[in-house]
Amino acid sequence: MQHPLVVAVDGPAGSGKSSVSKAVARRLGYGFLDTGAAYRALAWHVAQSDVDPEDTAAVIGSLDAFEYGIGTDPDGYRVHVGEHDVTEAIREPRISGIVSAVARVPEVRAHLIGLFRAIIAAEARPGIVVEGRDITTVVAPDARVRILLTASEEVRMSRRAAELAGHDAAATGAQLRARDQADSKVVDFLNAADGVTLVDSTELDFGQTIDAVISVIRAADER
Ligand SMILES: Nc1ncnc2c1ncn2[C@@H]1O[C@H](COP(=O)(O)OP(=O)(O)O)[C@@H](O)[C@H]1O
Ligand SMILES: Nc1ccn([C@@H]2O[C@H](COP(=O)(O)OP(=O)(O)O)[C@@H](O)[C@H]2O)c(=O)n1
Repeated sequence: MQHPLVVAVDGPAGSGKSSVSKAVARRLGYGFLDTGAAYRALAWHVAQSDVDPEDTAAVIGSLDAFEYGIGTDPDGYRVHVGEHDVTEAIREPRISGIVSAVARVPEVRAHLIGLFRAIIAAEARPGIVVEGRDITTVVAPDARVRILLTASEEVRMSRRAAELAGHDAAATGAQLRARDQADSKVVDFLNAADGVTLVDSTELDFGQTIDAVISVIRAADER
C-alpha cells in the first residue's frame, strides 16, 4: 500500500487542474501540490535575477540560489521564493510568457522533480493530489490514481480570460495557445498514457468536474 495515496492529474493550461485538484483535496482531506507553481516561481526568480530565460546555462546556474517554498495545505496555499511571497506575482502574464523556456531545460526538470517527490513522500495526510504536465508519466507514474483533465481550447481560453479580467482576452488566449505548443514539445499532456483516465470538462461545470474526479478516485479505491 502506497503512503500517501497519490492522485496524479495532468492536462493543458486552463483545463481546471489547479482549481479542481485543490477542491478535490479539500473534500477528501488530502494534500495538494501544484507543480506548475514551482516552474513559475523559478521563472520569477530568473526574471528577478536579470537572467535571460533563453540562456540555458544561466538558468541552470540560477538553480543554486533558488529557495523554493510551498506547502501542501489546500486551504493555506502560498508560494515563496526566499523571503518573497510570490503567490500572486507568478500568475502574471510576464511570467506565463517566459515559464516554458525555463521548464524545457532537462536539468531544471530533474531538479524540480526531485523536489516534488520529496514533498509527496513527506505528506502526512492520507493522500495528496499532485497536478501538472508530467505527473502521470514521469513524476509519479506509479500513482494509485492517474487522470488527464482536458477541455476544448475554446473553453480553456474563455475560463482563463475570465480569470485575468483587466488583461486583453485575445492576448491571453494567444499566450495560452503558444505555451501549450511549446510545453507539448517537452511532455505529452494532450493524450492519455496507458492506464490514465480521461476527464473532459468541456461540458461540465466546476462542481460536476470535481464529482467526476472523485468518482475516478473512488473507482480506483475499490479495485
Ligand atoms: N469545469 C469547469 N467549469 C467552469 N470553470 C472551471 C472549470 N474548471 C475550472 N474552471 C475555472 O477555470 C479557470 C482555470 O482553471 P485552473 O484550475 O487555473 O486551470 P489549470 O490549473 O489547468 O491552468 C479557473 O478560474 C477555474 O475556476
Ligand atoms: N509538471 C509540470 C507543470 C508545469 N510545467 C510548466 O510550468 C508552466 C506553468 O504551469 P501551470 O500549471 O501553472 O500553468 P497553467 O496550466 O495553470 O496555466 C507550464 O506552462 C509548463 O511550462 C511543466 O513543465 N511541468
